[in-house]
Amino acid sequence: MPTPKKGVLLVNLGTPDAPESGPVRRYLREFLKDPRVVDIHPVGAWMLLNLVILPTRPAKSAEAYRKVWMKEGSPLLVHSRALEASVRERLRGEYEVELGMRYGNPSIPAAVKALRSRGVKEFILLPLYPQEAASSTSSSLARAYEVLAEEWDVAGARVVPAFHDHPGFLDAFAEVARPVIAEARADHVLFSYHGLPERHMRKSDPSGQHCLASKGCCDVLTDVNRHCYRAQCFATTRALVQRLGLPPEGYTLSFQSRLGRTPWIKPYTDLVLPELAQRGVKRLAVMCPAFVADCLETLEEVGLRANEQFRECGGESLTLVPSLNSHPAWVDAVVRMVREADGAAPRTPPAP
Ligand SMILES: C=CC1=C(C)c2cc3[nH]c(cc4nc(cc5[nH]c(cc1n2)c(C)c5CCC(=O)O)C(CCC(=O)O)=C4C)c(C)c3C=C
Ligand SMILES: [Fe+2]
Ligand SMILES: [Fe+2]
Repeated sequence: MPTPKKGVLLVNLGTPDAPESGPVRRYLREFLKDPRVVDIHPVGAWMLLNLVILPTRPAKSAEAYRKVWMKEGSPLLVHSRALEASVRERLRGEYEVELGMRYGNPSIPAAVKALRSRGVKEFILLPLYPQEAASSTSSSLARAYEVLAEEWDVAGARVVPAFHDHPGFLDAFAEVARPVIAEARADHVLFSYHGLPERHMRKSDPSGQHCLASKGCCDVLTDVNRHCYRAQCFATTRALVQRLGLPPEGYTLSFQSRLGRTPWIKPYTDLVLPELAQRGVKRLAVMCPAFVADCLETLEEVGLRANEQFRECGGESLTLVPSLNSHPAWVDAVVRMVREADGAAPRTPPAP
């Protein structure tokens, strides 16, 4: 009997099929009905989605998507496909590789079906989120487990852990950023991460005593808060600052992409930008290390909207540092993380 094959499932968040209201509505409906994303009472969630968000947001978001759409499709999908192709090439003969999106296409069920049809019986799941959150990592893993468990021949699954401190991820981001920051002659670097509702942070701290309990609770990563999204963002920033040789006054961390009126984790990117301009920062470089592929949130929210806001406040320029996309150093890191999770390579120690 042939040995069962191993398969790598790369999972990212997902994106609409087209930058038009209909496809964006379908995507937002699937995304925002996920109880790990909108975690309020089901009746309230239904009303919020159907009476507040879906009547207006699809058209507005579609307009934003159109500004960054590529001729091959949505940037998130185009870059994720390019990563998939490069990783597949590198792992040929060792692992089968497929991309599955948590929402939209290519779906996780389609990716699992494709892998199973090629004889895969053991899965390595790689959620493409450096820092872990229930709304991204857990939601993607839960969907993958659910799909894997549908068949009667139960498949094995290993998970590549969150890689916020993985030297391969950090080295790759620093390698991408260095020439961009130099060329922009940036006098300050902003590390802007996707935000989360504060409520999610508190819920993901079972002790109830750590997350957001004190001002500096995310400043160090310890055994108590090692799964805290905000603390992991701080840790990624420290490691990148060290690699880029930035002085303490040469960088700031903030959180973007908030939705709704409840408090999200702070500081907010759109409030930090005017403060930086007021402090005399002229040429700002922005890195978004919560995203491994350029998408609406990097290209439109930062590359276009934050750019305009910063210049209106007196800044000279805002340069978005591209994401990792399918950069060769990132492909190397993904290959390494897969082999480490599978026990086929020694585990790389986390960044100091
Ligand atoms: C980095 C990981 C992400 C987390 C955590 C996350 C949480 C989260 N997001 C929303 C609401 C929206 N996010 C949207 C887009 C979007 N979000 C991520 C990543 C994370 N989200 C990505 C990669 C993207 C880009 C998708 C693309 O097509 O390019 C959107 C859709 C766009 C829009 O209408 O603004 C929404 C809505 C919430 C509420 C949340 C946690 C509670
Ligand atoms: Fe999001
Ligand atoms: Fe925390």
